[in-house]
Amino acid sequence: MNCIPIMINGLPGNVARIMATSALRDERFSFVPFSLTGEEITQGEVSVDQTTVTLLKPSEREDKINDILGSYPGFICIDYTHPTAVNDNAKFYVAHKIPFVMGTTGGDRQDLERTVKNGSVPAVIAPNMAKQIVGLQAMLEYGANTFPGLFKGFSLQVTESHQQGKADTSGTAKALVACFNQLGTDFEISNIEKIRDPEIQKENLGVPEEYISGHGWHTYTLKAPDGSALFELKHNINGRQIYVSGTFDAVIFLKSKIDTNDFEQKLFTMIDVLTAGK
Ligand SMILES: NC(=O)C1=CN([C@@H]2O[C@H](COP(=O)(O)OP(=O)(O)OC[C@H]3O[C@@H](n4cnc5c(N)ncnc54)[C@H](OP(=O)(O)O)[C@@H]3O)[C@@H](O)[C@H]2O)C=CC1
Ligand SMILES: O=C(O)C1=N[C@H](C(=O)O)C[C@H](O)C1
Repeated sequence: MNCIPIMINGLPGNVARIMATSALRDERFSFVPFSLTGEEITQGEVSVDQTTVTLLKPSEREDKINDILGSYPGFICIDYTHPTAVNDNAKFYVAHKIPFVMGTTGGDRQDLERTVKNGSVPAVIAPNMAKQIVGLQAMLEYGANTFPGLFKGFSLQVTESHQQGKADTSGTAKALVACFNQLGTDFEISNIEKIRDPEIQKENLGVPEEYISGHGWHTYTLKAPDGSALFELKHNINGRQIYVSGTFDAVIFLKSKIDTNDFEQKLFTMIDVLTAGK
């Protein structure tokens, strides 16, 4: 099999670094040594293992991208950048006909979907690439579509704990709340309780010390109006390695769409990727 060239955007950020380290060790991919970064980043390069990666700020990328496309034809982008970058980055990919996997959360998600649908290249967009969480999401979506209103009258409480630097409310929590609301709860996204205080994370939740700087612990609690029933869904992820395998599956999924010239549908989720691979 020919290696798939991938460009991982968001270095020197945390998730992009794990993706880059894993990609460099994965024979299915060849690594494009450039990464879109933030305007404020002062360094011009970063090292990932032994590989030097040139960082491209938003103000520099337009001048460089055609040369990169010439040197690494057919590459696919993986985006783990910043919620404020989501929409501009997606427009950049579409304008340059670069298929992409958007793991970054936040931004204007409707605008993001519109950008892909109006473009000519496929993209996988998902707030969570951990396949087990995607499976859980698919089960909830099935429940919501099959038994709408099942939890009507129940109250919902949602807490999500992440590393202190996380800029936005969890995109995963927002996606799951949409399912719970279809199941009958009446819950506003603004009521998601964000926990970012390391002391509370350690003392109250029990997040292990070594994962305070990288974790995603979510709890969804449904209570019957008379207090007679309680349901709880919990997914606690330590570290970030779990997101790699799903992200790489999404790249392979896109590559198969490209190879078969199957561009009828352009916008895909991780549920589509999981379903295709089952
Ligand atoms: N879908 C999924 O499964 C998962 C999604 N995520 C999401 O991925 C995103 C990144 O998370 P994480 O790595 O922890 O965040 P970090 O803050 O560690 O990294 C983000 C990086 O992106 C850079 N950046 C800022 N603006 C731009 C831009 N315009 N173009 C390119 N890069 C830019 C940042 O630079 P600077 O520091 O200067 O701002 C930083 O280096 C978040 O939205 C997070 O929610 C995380 C885990 C799993
Ligand atoms: O920022 C993170 O770390 C994560 N972000 C995603 C989200 O917003 O849901 C996925 C996961 O929770 C980790």
